[in-house]
Amino acid sequence: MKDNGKLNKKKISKLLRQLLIELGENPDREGLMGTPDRMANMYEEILGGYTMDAELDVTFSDETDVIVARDIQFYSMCEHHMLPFFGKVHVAYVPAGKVFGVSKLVRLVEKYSRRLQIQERLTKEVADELVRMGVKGAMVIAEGDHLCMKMRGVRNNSSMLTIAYRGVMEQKDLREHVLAMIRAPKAF
Ligand SMILES: Nc1nc2c(ncn2[C@@H]2O[C@H](COP(=O)(O)OP(=O)(O)OP(=O)(O)O)[C@@H](O)[C@H]2O)c(=O)[nH]1
Ligand SMILES: [Zn+2]
Repeated sequence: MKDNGKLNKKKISKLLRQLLIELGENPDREGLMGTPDRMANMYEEILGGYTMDAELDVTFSDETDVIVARDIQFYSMCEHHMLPFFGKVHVAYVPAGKVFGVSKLVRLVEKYSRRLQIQERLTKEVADELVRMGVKGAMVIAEGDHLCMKMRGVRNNSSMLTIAYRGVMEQKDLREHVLAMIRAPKAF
């Protein structure tokens, strides 16, 4: 990555072409001809979280007790194998007099998932950013399927659950309240 956070796609494409050769492929055959360029574009998209503008800047005045954005889908890349892990995140917070635009919570999850990650850090980073924005408490729960564990290695179908809670969410009854909200059936 360059200093300005932009990927050098020409260089990445060249390296991917070399990788195809090392893997015993012919990068000039029809199906692979555009693959290095396509992959460079893909990396720009799926690792775009580092440069994402995901400021929690749209706020509204409100006295709500606790807010939960549930079932936010995410796609991330495991930093050990550079294979995808993906699933759902629930983001809950106790506002300090102001609430965030709900789409900004989705952007926040994208900011920390669209990079080389581990699930525990993704979960913590989302919670910590909410704390930096002045909330009274935050709880983030993620469930992810890791392809590095499914299609290679142990080849097991287990999923991974991670949780981070901060501030007033340390209170057990509040956490249980949020978990009940997450488990509640959809209204419609
Ligand atoms: N805690 C945690 N571990 C992860 C995550 N993504 C991948 N891993 C694990 O990272 C570990 C890397 O272990 P290594 O022993 O260095 O790699 P490896 O030889 O390919 O390991 P195996 O996957 O067991 O074949 C593996 O156990 C992965 O399952 C994640 O988000 N969180
Ligand atoms: Zn992995």
